[in-house]
This record gives sequence, C-alpha cells and structure tokens, in this order.
Amino acid sequence: MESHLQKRKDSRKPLRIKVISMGNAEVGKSCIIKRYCEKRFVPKYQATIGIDYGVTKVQIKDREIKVNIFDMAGHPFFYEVRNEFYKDTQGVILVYDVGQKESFESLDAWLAEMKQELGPQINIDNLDNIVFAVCANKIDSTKHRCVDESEGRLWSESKGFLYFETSAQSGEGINEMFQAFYSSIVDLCDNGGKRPVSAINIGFTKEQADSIRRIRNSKDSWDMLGVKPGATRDEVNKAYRKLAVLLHPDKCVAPGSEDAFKAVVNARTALLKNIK
Ligand SMILES: Nc1nc2c(ncn2[C@@H]2O[C@H](COP(=O)(O)OP(=O)(O)OP(=O)(O)O)[C@@H](O)[C@H]2O)c(=O)[nH]1
Repeated sequence: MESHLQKRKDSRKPLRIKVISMGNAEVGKSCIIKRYCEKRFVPKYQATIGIDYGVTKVQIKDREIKVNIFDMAGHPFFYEVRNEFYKDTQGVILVYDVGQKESFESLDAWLAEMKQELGPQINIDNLDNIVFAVCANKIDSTKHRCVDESEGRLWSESKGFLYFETSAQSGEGINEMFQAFYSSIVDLCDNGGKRPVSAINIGFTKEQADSIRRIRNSKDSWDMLGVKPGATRDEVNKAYRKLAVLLHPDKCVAPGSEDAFKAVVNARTALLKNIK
C-alpha cells in the first residue's frame, strides 16, 4: 500500500530531462524543434551559431516533464562549442535529410563525436543510457529523396534507436516523434537510467542487418551472393540457400529484408543462366 502511494506521489513529481539535437548542418534540426514547440515553420535558413537553448514543459503519462533542449549547430566549425554539451543527456534527436545521402552517412560520425566527448560515461555498443530518435527529415521533398525508409529504419533499429519519417515543413511525424521520444525517456528514467530490455530487443540479428546492407551496396550479382566471379553452380546455390534462409520474409523482420530477398533470387537466376 505504502509503495503504491509512494509511486503515485513520484509520478506527480516533475521530471527534469536534457535532450540535444545532432546531425549535419541544414538537415532541419532547429525547424523540427520550432515546429513542435512553436507550431511554425521557418523556410529561410539561419545557421545555428554554436548552441540554441530552450526550456519546455510537456505532460507524458500523467507526469510533468521539464525539458531542457540544446539545439546544436551542425557545422564542423562549431565542434569546440558543441563538445561541452554532450554530457548528462537523456535523449538525442538525430536528424538527417532524406535528400542528402551524405547527411545519412554522417550519422556514425555524429555518434563517434558524442562517444569521444563522453568517454566511459557511455557504452557506444548499446548506448543503453540514452534514448535516440532518428528523424529522416524533409520527406515532403519527394523529388529529391535518395535515402529510402528501409535504409534509414535498418540503420536506426539495428542500434535500438527510434525511427521517424518527418517533415518540419508540413509537420508530418513531428508530434508522433516527440511523444514517443519523451515517453521512452520517462521509461528510461523509471528504469534507473537504462533503456528497458524490451526497448533494446530489436527482433532481428546483426547478421541479417549486415547482409541486407551488403546486398543493397553490392556492385553485381556475384557480389550480391558473396561469391567470387566465375564461381561454380554449386557455390552459387550454396550461397543462395544461406541467404534465402537468413532473409526469407517469413523469418526475417529486418527493414528492407523483402527487397534484399528478391534481389538475391534475381541474382541467382541471372548467374545460373550463364554458368554451364
Ligand atoms: N522542405 C523542407 N525544408 C526543411 C525542412 N526542415 C527544414 N527545412 C529547411 O532546411 C533549412 C535548414 O533548416 P534548419 O532547421 O535551420 O537546419 P539545422 O539542421 O538546424 O542547421 P544548423 O543550424 O546549421 O545545424 C532551412 O532552410 C529550412 O527551412 C523540411 O522538413 N522540409
């Protein structure tokens, strides 16, 4: 009874959290925050100089949350300013522009920068004391899109990060992202500062994720099956069977597995046509 009352009392105590934004310059970090906090979009680009800071209050799961948001400049020039702000962070909004491949490919470098600044405070392999929400932003610019959903989702989910398709311009995905992000941070705080195991459990293996990425980036059918050019029918069939079992849509829930499976089937058919 007492612990129940204590729990109810705790749930009414405001929670203070610190979140930061991360990602290349011009991907839309400031606009995502403005869209959520001020319900408006600013089309003109004004580079963040160093850090922008704001405080906001939100209500999540009957709990008042005081959020300190540090919007970090993406330009490399501001590295010295940024590096002060990584510590004691519970949540990261990690943003890339779906029309700019380089901003997606830079996500690993952003994690590396954070890791370097935090040192032993963070375990970069599972990052289980911080909630990450990846925003695949500018989905309104469909003509320029070059990073598709499954690619972004695979990268994010294989790290146990939340993934959202967003547009700060139209507002699509923004509220959903912040709701899920804050809610996961509350869960993390209630779980003693570690992400609950259920949130880390990703439902597919590293081998499946790596194979999908390799298939997506392969230069030809040999490469796709992971065999040397000139391999025999047996070698092709053996490699095919291994990948088919690994990526079969009935067994594999990793983002992009269906396309990867189809690509492997087509690669095998194309190779066997030309092997005696
Ligand atoms: N079409 C479109 N443009 C966007 C979107 N989000 C931001 N932009 C535009 O992209 C440009 C950069 O947006 P910012 O939010 O300032 O980018 P940032 O990531 O904070 O940039 P830095 O402060 O330099 O790190 C601006 O011109 C925005 O209007 C979006 O969802 N769709």
